[in-house]
Amino acid sequence: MEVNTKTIIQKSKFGRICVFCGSSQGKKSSYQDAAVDLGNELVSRNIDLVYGGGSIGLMGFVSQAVHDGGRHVIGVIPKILMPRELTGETVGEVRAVADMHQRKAEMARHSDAFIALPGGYGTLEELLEVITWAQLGIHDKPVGLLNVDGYYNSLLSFIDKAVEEGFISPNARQIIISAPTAKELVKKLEEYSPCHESVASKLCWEIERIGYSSGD
Ligand SMILES: C/C(=C\CNc1ncnc2c1ncn2[C@@H]1O[C@H](COP(=O)(O)O)[C@@H](O)[C@H]1O)CO
Repeated sequence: MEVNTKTIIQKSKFGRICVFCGSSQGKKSSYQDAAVDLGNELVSRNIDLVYGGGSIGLMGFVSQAVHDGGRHVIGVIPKILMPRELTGETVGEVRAVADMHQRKAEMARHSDAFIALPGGYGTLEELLEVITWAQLGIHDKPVGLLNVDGYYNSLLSFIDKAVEEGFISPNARQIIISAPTAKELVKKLEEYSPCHESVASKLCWEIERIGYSSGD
């Protein structure tokens, strides 16, 4: 897990990117390599990391690479997952939250973009939620899929099928940006501008959220 110290630091419009990824490391070393590459790419662009906390699986590879590269790492962990035997040691800052729902909201609030590396149910759930939030207009932050060795080809085909069958609009299909390498993906995310029509403006959602929590 080495950061390339010769990397030229490039300017980015993102201060922090949230990475969703497997709590397992996958069977191929290319998944772990991709997690380290993504960490190094964030470092090379001066971008901090927000993630699910802990050191298990790909989460450990990406967070360690960003931390080793001298960027800030924020791990957002539900209290119930805090024991080290569940998530492993966390590098950087740990923010404890009440539950999984609050974790996703906190991860989203603190980030300027989202990237999913290969992962399982948890990763898919987090990815689909931020895509849905983008579709509804809750945020307008770019969402990227790091399609390592074609891992997400079948998900992308399924989404294309949903467009063909009339369940996802062609514009909303554009929310997901995918690329096979971290470098290409972050470049595409930098260039992204939303083209889907949202159900309600970000401002309306913000007002609704404030109204909701003040009534708690
Ligand atoms: C269920 C397992 C381990 C639980 N430990 C976790 N620790 C931290 N974060 C987790 C954990 N499990 C899920 N997450 C979140 O979901 C994503 C990973 O889930 P996946 O199912 O492995 O894809 C990750 O982004 C975290 O935010 C035993 O595997």
